[in-house]
Amino acid sequence: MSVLEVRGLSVELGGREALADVTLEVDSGELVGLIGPNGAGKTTLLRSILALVKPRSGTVLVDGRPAAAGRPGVGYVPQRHEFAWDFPISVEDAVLTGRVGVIGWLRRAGVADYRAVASALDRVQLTELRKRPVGELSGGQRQRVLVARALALDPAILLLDEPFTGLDAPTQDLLTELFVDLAREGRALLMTTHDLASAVHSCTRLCLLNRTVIASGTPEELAGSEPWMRTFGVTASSPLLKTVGVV
Ligand SMILES: Nc1ncnc2c1ncn2[C@@H]1O[C@H](COP(=O)(O)OP(=O)(O)OP(=O)(O)O)[C@@H](O)[C@H]1O
Repeated sequence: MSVLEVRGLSVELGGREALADVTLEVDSGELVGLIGPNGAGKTTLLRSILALVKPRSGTVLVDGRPAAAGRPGVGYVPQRHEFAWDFPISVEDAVLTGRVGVIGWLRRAGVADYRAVASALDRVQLTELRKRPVGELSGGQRQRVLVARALALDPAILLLDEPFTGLDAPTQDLLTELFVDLAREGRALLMTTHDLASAVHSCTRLCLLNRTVIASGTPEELAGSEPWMRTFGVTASSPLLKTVGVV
Protein backbone atom coordinates (compact mmCIF):
# COMPACT_ATOMS: atom_id res chain seq x y z
CA MET A 1 0.00 0.00 0.00
CA SER A 2 1.30 3.47 -0.91
CA VAL A 3 1.60 6.10 1.82
CA LEU A 4 -0.32 8.51 -0.41
CA GLU A 5 -2.96 7.53 -2.95
CA VAL A 6 -4.74 10.21 -4.94
CA ARG A 7 -7.43 8.83 -7.27
CA GLY A 8 -9.37 10.74 -9.94
CA LEU A 9 -9.13 14.02 -8.04
CA SER A 10 -10.92 17.01 -9.56
CA VAL A 11 -11.06 20.39 -7.82
CA GLU A 12 -12.92 23.54 -8.79
CA LEU A 13 -11.80 26.94 -7.48
CA GLY A 14 -13.65 30.16 -8.24
CA GLY A 15 -15.77 28.34 -10.84
CA ARG A 16 -12.71 27.07 -12.76
CA GLU A 17 -11.24 23.59 -12.83
CA ALA A 18 -7.91 23.77 -10.96
CA LEU A 19 -7.34 19.99 -11.02
CA ALA A 20 -8.85 17.45 -13.39
CA ASP A 21 -8.80 13.71 -12.76
CA VAL A 22 -5.43 13.67 -10.95
CA THR A 23 -4.15 10.23 -9.99
CA LEU A 24 -0.89 9.93 -8.12
CA GLU A 25 0.77 7.61 -5.62
CA VAL A 26 3.75 8.21 -3.39
CA ASP A 27 5.42 5.26 -1.70
CA SER A 28 7.57 5.12 1.37
CA GLY A 29 11.18 5.88 0.37
CA GLU A 30 10.23 8.13 -2.55
CA LEU A 31 11.12 11.78 -3.03
CA VAL A 32 8.65 12.86 -5.70
CA GLY A 33 9.04 16.22 -7.42
CA LEU A 34 5.72 17.81 -8.35
CA ILE A 35 6.61 19.92 -11.36
CA GLY A 36 4.53 22.29 -13.44
CA PRO A 37 4.15 25.92 -14.55
CA ASN A 38 2.61 28.72 -12.46
CA GLY A 39 -1.06 28.02 -11.93
CA ALA A 40 -0.72 24.30 -12.76
CA GLY A 41 -2.48 23.32 -9.53
CA LYS A 42 0.52 22.14 -7.49
CA THR A 43 -0.40 23.99 -4.29
CA THR A 44 -4.05 23.06 -4.80
CA LEU A 45 -3.03 19.40 -4.92
CA LEU A 46 -1.05 19.71 -1.67
CA ARG A 47 -3.99 21.52 -0.02
CA SER A 48 -6.34 18.79 -1.22
CA ILE A 49 -4.11 16.15 0.35
CA LEU A 50 -4.32 18.13 3.60
CA ALA A 51 -8.13 18.25 3.22
CA LEU A 52 -8.01 22.05 3.21
CA VAL A 53 -9.71 22.05 -0.18
CA LYS A 54 -12.90 20.12 -0.89
CA PRO A 55 -12.67 18.13 -4.13
CA ARG A 56 -15.51 17.98 -6.64
CA SER A 57 -14.72 14.29 -7.10
CA GLY A 58 -12.03 11.74 -6.36
CA THR A 59 -10.35 10.41 -3.24
CA VAL A 60 -7.20 11.07 -1.22
CA LEU A 61 -5.93 8.34 1.10
CA VAL A 62 -2.97 8.69 3.47
CA ASP A 63 -1.87 5.34 4.90
CA GLY A 64 -5.13 3.92 3.57
CA ARG A 65 -7.34 6.39 5.43
CA PRO A 66 -9.15 9.47 4.08
CA ALA A 67 -7.19 12.70 4.43
CA ALA A 68 -8.37 14.95 7.27
CA ALA A 69 -7.24 18.45 8.21
CA GLY A 70 -4.64 18.49 11.00
CA ARG A 71 -4.23 14.74 11.19
CA PRO A 72 -0.89 13.44 12.42
CA GLY A 73 1.15 11.51 9.89
CA VAL A 74 1.17 14.31 7.32
CA GLY A 75 3.84 16.98 7.65
CA TYR A 76 3.26 20.17 5.65
CA VAL A 77 5.90 22.75 4.82
CA PRO A 78 4.02 25.78 3.43
CA GLN A 79 5.55 28.50 1.32
CA ARG A 80 7.61 30.77 3.59
CA HIS A 81 5.38 33.83 3.25
CA GLU A 82 2.41 31.88 4.65
CA PHE A 83 3.88 31.71 8.18
CA ALA A 84 3.40 34.60 10.68
CA TRP A 85 7.07 35.50 11.21
CA ASP A 86 6.23 38.64 13.21
CA PHE A 87 4.62 36.50 15.94
CA PRO A 88 6.89 36.94 19.03
CA ILE A 89 7.97 33.34 19.59
CA SER A 90 11.29 31.51 19.62
CA VAL A 91 12.49 29.03 17.02
CA GLU A 92 11.84 26.20 19.49
CA ASP A 93 8.25 27.32 20.15
CA ALA A 94 7.58 27.77 16.42
CA VAL A 95 8.69 24.18 15.82
CA LEU A 96 6.55 23.04 18.76
CA THR A 97 3.44 24.49 17.04
CA GLY A 98 3.90 21.68 14.50
CA ARG A 99 2.79 19.26 17.23
CA VAL A 100 -0.44 21.02 18.15
CA GLY A 101 -2.40 18.24 16.43
CA VAL A 102 -0.76 15.71 18.77
CA ILE A 103 -0.69 17.80 21.97
CA GLY A 104 -4.13 19.47 21.62
CA TRP A 105 -4.71 23.24 21.82
CA LEU A 106 -5.21 23.58 25.58
CA ARG A 107 -2.73 20.98 26.87
CA ARG A 108 0.88 21.60 27.83
CA ALA A 109 3.68 20.08 25.82
CA GLY A 110 5.37 17.11 27.48
CA VAL A 111 8.81 15.51 27.44
CA ALA A 112 8.07 13.58 24.23
CA ASP A 113 7.07 16.83 22.49
CA TYR A 114 10.27 18.65 23.50
CA ARG A 115 12.31 15.61 22.48
CA ALA A 116 10.68 15.63 19.05
CA VAL A 117 11.38 19.36 18.70
CA ALA A 118 15.05 18.92 19.70
CA SER A 119 15.49 16.09 17.22
CA ALA A 120 13.83 18.09 14.40
CA LEU A 121 16.00 21.14 15.14
CA ASP A 122 19.07 18.94 15.08
CA ARG A 123 18.14 17.57 11.65
CA VAL A 124 17.95 21.06 10.13
CA GLN A 125 21.02 22.24 12.07
CA LEU A 126 19.20 24.94 14.02
CA THR A 127 19.87 23.75 17.58
CA GLU A 128 22.10 26.72 18.32
CA LEU A 129 19.41 29.19 17.28
CA ARG A 130 16.59 27.52 19.22
CA LYS A 131 16.02 30.44 21.61
CA ARG A 132 16.12 33.14 18.93
CA PRO A 133 12.88 34.98 18.03
CA VAL A 134 11.70 33.78 14.60
CA GLY A 135 11.37 37.38 13.42
CA GLU A 136 15.18 37.73 13.59
CA LEU A 137 15.93 34.83 11.23
CA SER A 138 17.14 34.98 7.64
CA GLY A 139 15.07 33.49 4.82
CA GLY A 140 17.11 30.29 4.78
CA GLN A 141 16.86 29.88 8.55
CA ARG A 142 13.09 30.43 8.35
CA GLN A 143 12.80 27.72 5.73
CA ARG A 144 14.68 25.34 8.03
CA VAL A 145 12.27 26.22 10.88
CA LEU A 146 9.32 25.27 8.67
CA VAL A 147 10.92 21.94 7.77
CA ALA A 148 11.69 21.23 11.46
CA ARG A 149 8.09 22.16 12.37
CA ALA A 150 6.80 19.54 9.95
CA LEU A 151 9.39 16.95 11.05
CA ALA A 152 8.47 17.41 14.72
CA LEU A 153 5.31 15.43 13.93
CA ASP A 154 7.42 12.49 12.78
CA PRO A 155 5.24 12.28 9.66
CA ALA A 156 4.94 9.29 7.32
CA ILE A 157 4.65 11.78 4.46
CA LEU A 158 6.12 15.23 4.09
CA LEU A 159 4.49 17.73 1.72
CA LEU A 160 6.83 20.55 0.72
CA ASP A 161 5.61 23.62 -1.16
CA GLU A 162 8.50 25.25 -3.03
CA PRO A 163 11.04 24.81 -0.22
CA PHE A 164 13.95 26.22 -2.27
CA THR A 165 12.53 29.61 -3.25
CA GLY A 166 15.01 32.39 -2.45
CA LEU A 167 17.60 30.11 -0.80
CA ASP A 168 21.33 30.34 -1.36
CA ALA A 169 23.14 27.28 -2.74
CA PRO A 170 24.53 25.95 0.60
CA THR A 171 21.09 26.09 2.28
CA GLN A 172 19.49 24.46 -0.74
CA ASP A 173 22.16 21.73 -0.63
CA LEU A 174 21.59 21.17 3.10
CA LEU A 175 17.85 20.77 2.61
CA THR A 176 18.20 18.61 -0.51
CA GLU A 177 20.54 16.29 1.38
CA LEU A 178 18.06 16.14 4.27
CA PHE A 179 15.14 15.31 1.94
CA VAL A 180 17.16 12.58 0.21
CA ASP A 181 18.12 11.14 3.63
CA LEU A 182 14.51 11.24 4.87
CA ALA A 183 13.42 9.28 1.78
CA ARG A 184 16.22 6.76 2.33
CA GLU A 185 15.01 6.32 5.91
CA GLY A 186 11.63 5.29 4.50
CA ARG A 187 9.54 8.44 4.55
CA ALA A 188 7.46 9.55 1.59
CA LEU A 189 8.09 13.08 0.30
CA LEU A 190 6.11 15.10 -2.23
CA MET A 191 7.74 18.41 -3.13
CA THR A 192 6.69 21.18 -5.49
CA THR A 193 9.59 23.09 -6.96
CA HIS A 194 10.45 25.41 -9.83
CA ASP A 195 14.10 24.39 -9.55
CA LEU A 196 13.95 21.87 -12.38
CA ALA A 197 17.66 21.06 -12.54
CA SER A 198 17.76 20.26 -8.84
CA ALA A 199 14.56 18.17 -9.06
CA VAL A 200 15.95 16.10 -11.93
CA HIS A 201 19.13 15.60 -9.94
CA SER A 202 17.70 14.73 -6.52
CA CYS A 203 14.17 13.34 -6.91
CA THR A 204 13.57 9.62 -7.24
CA ARG A 205 10.50 10.36 -9.39
CA LEU A 206 8.94 13.36 -11.09
CA CYS A 207 5.25 14.05 -11.60
CA LEU A 208 4.63 16.58 -14.38
CA LEU A 209 1.38 18.40 -13.65
CA ASN A 210 -0.67 20.89 -15.57
CA ARG A 211 -4.21 20.63 -14.14
CA THR A 212 -3.84 16.89 -14.67
CA VAL A 213 -0.85 14.55 -14.56
CA ILE A 214 0.89 14.81 -17.94
CA ALA A 215 3.59 12.26 -17.12
CA SER A 216 5.17 10.55 -14.15
CA GLY A 217 8.39 8.59 -13.91
CA THR A 218 12.01 8.57 -12.87
CA PRO A 219 14.12 11.38 -14.35
CA GLU A 220 15.57 8.76 -16.73
CA GLU A 221 12.08 7.73 -17.85
CA LEU A 222 11.24 11.36 -18.59
CA ALA A 223 14.29 11.89 -20.78
CA GLY A 224 12.25 12.88 -23.87
CA SER A 225 11.27 16.50 -24.53
CA GLU A 226 7.58 15.86 -25.38
CA PRO A 227 6.12 15.60 -21.82
CA TRP A 228 8.09 18.67 -20.73
CA MET A 229 6.87 20.66 -23.76
CA ARG A 230 3.27 19.65 -23.08
CA THR A 231 3.49 20.41 -19.37
CA PHE A 232 5.03 23.85 -19.76
CA GLY A 233 3.54 24.74 -23.16
CA VAL A 234 6.98 25.46 -24.62
CA THR A 235 8.49 24.72 -28.04
CA ALA A 236 11.45 22.48 -28.88
CA SER A 237 13.79 25.51 -28.78
CA SER A 238 12.99 26.34 -25.13
CA PRO A 239 16.03 26.61 -22.80
CA LEU A 240 13.90 24.73 -20.25
CA LEU A 241 14.63 21.50 -22.14
CA LYS A 242 18.35 22.07 -21.71
CA THR A 243 17.87 22.79 -18.01
CA VAL A 244 16.22 19.40 -17.49
CA GLY A 245 18.81 17.70 -19.72
CA VAL A 246 16.46 16.27 -22.35
CA VAL A 247 18.18 17.95 -25.32
N1 LIG B 1 -8.69 30.59 -3.65
C1 LIG B 1 -8.76 30.52 -4.98
N2 LIG B 1 -9.87 30.91 -5.66
C2 LIG B 1 -9.94 30.82 -6.99
N3 LIG B 1 -8.95 30.34 -7.77
C3 LIG B 1 -7.83 29.94 -7.16
C4 LIG B 1 -7.65 30.00 -5.75
N4 LIG B 1 -6.43 29.52 -5.43
C5 LIG B 1 -5.86 29.20 -6.61
N5 LIG B 1 -6.68 29.44 -7.63
C6 LIG B 1 -6.42 29.17 -9.05
O1 LIG B 1 -6.21 27.78 -9.20
C7 LIG B 1 -5.17 27.52 -10.15
C8 LIG B 1 -4.08 26.68 -9.51
O2 LIG B 1 -3.40 27.44 -8.54
P1 LIG B 1 -2.22 26.85 -7.67
O3 LIG B 1 -1.83 27.90 -6.68
O4 LIG B 1 -2.59 25.52 -7.16
O5 LIG B 1 -1.08 26.68 -8.77
P2 LIG B 1 0.47 26.37 -8.58
O6 LIG B 1 0.82 25.30 -9.56
O7 LIG B 1 0.77 26.08 -7.15
O8 LIG B 1 1.11 27.74 -9.04
P3 LIG B 1 2.52 28.46 -8.65
O9 LIG B 1 3.61 27.68 -9.30
O10 LIG B 1 2.34 29.82 -9.26
O11 LIG B 1 2.60 28.50 -7.15
C9 LIG B 1 -4.71 28.89 -10.65
O12 LIG B 1 -5.37 29.18 -11.86
C10 LIG B 1 -5.15 29.84 -9.55
O13 LIG B 1 -5.40 31.11 -10.07
